[in-house]
Amino acid sequence: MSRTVTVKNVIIGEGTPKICVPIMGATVLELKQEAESLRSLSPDLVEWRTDFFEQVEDIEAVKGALVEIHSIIPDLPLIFTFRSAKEGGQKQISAEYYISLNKTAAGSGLVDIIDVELFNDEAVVEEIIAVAHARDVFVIISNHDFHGTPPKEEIVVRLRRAQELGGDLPKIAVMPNHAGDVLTLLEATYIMKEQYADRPIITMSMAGTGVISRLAGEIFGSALTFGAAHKVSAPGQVAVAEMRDMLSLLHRNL
Ligand SMILES: O=C1C[C@@](O)(C(=O)O)C[C@@H](O)[C@@H]1O
Repeated sequence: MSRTVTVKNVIIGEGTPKICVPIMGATVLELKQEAESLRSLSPDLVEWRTDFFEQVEDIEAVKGALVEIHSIIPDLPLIFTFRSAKEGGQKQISAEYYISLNKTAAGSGLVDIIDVELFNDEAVVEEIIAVAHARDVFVIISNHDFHGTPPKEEIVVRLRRAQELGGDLPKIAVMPNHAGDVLTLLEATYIMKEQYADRPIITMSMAGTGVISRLAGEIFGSALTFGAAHKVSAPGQVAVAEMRDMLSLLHRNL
């Protein structure tokens, strides 16, 4: 595994954390408008949160929307994400459809990274990773806890499991119930950086209390951060321009 992941000239895992902006349109028209409007923000990457798309259960409509999005932002690396309801997303779909959705995205030639949730059957995760890697598509293996923050040992176990499964970018997002939980997330991130840094990881503590974790990735070891254009896809996301300023302030002083 490489310590960096390079997508369309964006080097994740080197220098300041890269800024990813989610698009969450319910229709193709909304998605096109969002894609148009984020071009002026110049994010490093864009994430399509397909669970917000009202036709997500129609594979042809998903393919059509991908073509439209790609035609507006062909130069920006695109992450394809279906976030399940159990991990804070909008919908729940069958395992079979989850596999075919992700395989279709990976095979489309229009996405650079797909997000696969760790807490699926291992066979499901492995099948999707194999298809993605065969098509030179990178894989985020993600986990979300919208209610609390597990102990640091458990956070490390989940990120290591994502590494073992062959994820290119292990990711975890947790909810703090107090500032100590933010320290737990940062400490787990730092343990990964010090002891298991064979590839970039992505971590965040959500909501207002956790904002610091979205900014301090370069110090503690998180390579990518999610910023908001107009709407947030998770609590605690900061506007892209402010985020960029903060990331460069921290970078300049390192
Ligand atoms: O997994 C993540 C991280 C996230 O939940 C956040 O907290 O910024 C936002 C989601 O859109 C993305 O898929």
